[in-house]
Amino acid sequence: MNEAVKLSSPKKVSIIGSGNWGSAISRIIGSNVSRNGKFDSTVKMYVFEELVDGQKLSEIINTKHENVKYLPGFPIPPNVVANPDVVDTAKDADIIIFVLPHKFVRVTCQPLVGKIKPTAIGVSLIKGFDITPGGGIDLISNVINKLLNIDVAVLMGANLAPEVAAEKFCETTIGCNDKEEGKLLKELVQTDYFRVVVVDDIHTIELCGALKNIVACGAGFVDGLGYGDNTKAAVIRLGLMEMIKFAEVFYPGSKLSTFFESCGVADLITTCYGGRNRKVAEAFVKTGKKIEELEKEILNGQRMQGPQTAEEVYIMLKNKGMEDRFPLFTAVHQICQGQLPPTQMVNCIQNHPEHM
Ligand SMILES: NC(=O)c1ccc[n+]([C@@H]2O[C@H](COP(=O)([O-])OP(=O)(O)OC[C@H]3O[C@@H](n4cnc5c(N)ncnc54)[C@H](O)[C@@H]3O)[C@@H](O)[C@H]2O)c1
Ligand SMILES: O=P(O)(O)OC[C@H](O)CO
Repeated sequence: MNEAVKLSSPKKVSIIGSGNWGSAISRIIGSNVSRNGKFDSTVKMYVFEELVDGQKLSEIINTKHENVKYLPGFPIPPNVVANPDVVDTAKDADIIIFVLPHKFVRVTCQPLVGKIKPTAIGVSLIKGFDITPGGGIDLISNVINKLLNIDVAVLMGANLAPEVAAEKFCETTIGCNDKEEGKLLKELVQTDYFRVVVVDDIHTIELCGALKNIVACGAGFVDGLGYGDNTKAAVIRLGLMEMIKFAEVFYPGSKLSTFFESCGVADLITTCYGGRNRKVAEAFVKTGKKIEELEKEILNGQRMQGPQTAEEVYIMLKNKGMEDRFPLFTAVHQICQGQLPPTQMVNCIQNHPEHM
């Protein structure tokens, strides 16, 4: 077992990231640590500093106890303390929760190299991939593990942040290889409205979390084209088949059963109906504007992960000459880039290899 779990002093928890999901999970963690003696009652939360109406966001969070930009309307417990210094936030932590848009992982983690407890446990809530120098992809938990030399668990599920913040019932999946650490992490985040299942298939959980964002863009495209729920269900099913095939081909040993946890089919469905990726992709078709422009107009600083993830997957598939085996992932990338018209989404699903 990791030394951090063996020690009996209360575990210090830090959160790296304070966007829509970071702020929502801080409500749960802040509330749980104040009622559980296994955890230190103060939670430090790293805030990428910016001015909101002329005031520093970290100061607003520490005085109003609300992230007025990324999760307005929901109080953040006062024992969650915003900090714009990432090293100061993480240096004493026993459990470090990483929750950032995936493009900011390296730049945010780099200053932490050699500055955190070697016994710390990381938990990644981040959905996406990293591009390797050879044109392959790596999982974000591996990137954090290699950079910071700590064990990294994951937490992914059907967890639209605004619904979690509103305490509407949902489930989530924690991936952790150590049973005791898994139990501790479950105690840290489980509530009566946020129910946790712990499994030991970290990589599959993470694959599900990343790949479903590509499928959600496809769902948004067919919504934007005016197709119905049956069409979207086909996109979801064919997307799921590609997700499973992707795990089989590139991550042998992945368990099919993991796709039936909250991180799998459930997250795919909720994102394809209620997520930001779907919403922006629908607007992309209806307005003809660029994705980046719409992301700024619609999401007010929040980020969608689907187009970037589609590009990461496409680069890897192209390098391996395997685009044809994943036509839905490939079409989503090409549509996002303006290389194919959105109407091609329908041709893609009509001619999908699943029907041949
Ligand atoms: N929002 C959700 O419903 C949800 C649910 C589950 C998982 N996730 C995943 O959690 C991760 C984080 O998503 P989120 O919704 O918390 O973020 P978000 O989409 O709200 O992104 C905004 C965050 O990015 C930060 N940021 C902007 N520029 C930065 C920079 N240069 N360096 C560092 N940070 C910068 C902002 O300060 C803000 O905290 C993503 O991988 C996402 O897929 C999100
Ligand atoms: O709003 P999206 O599309 O980024 O999806 C959010 C979450 O990943 C849902 O679990």
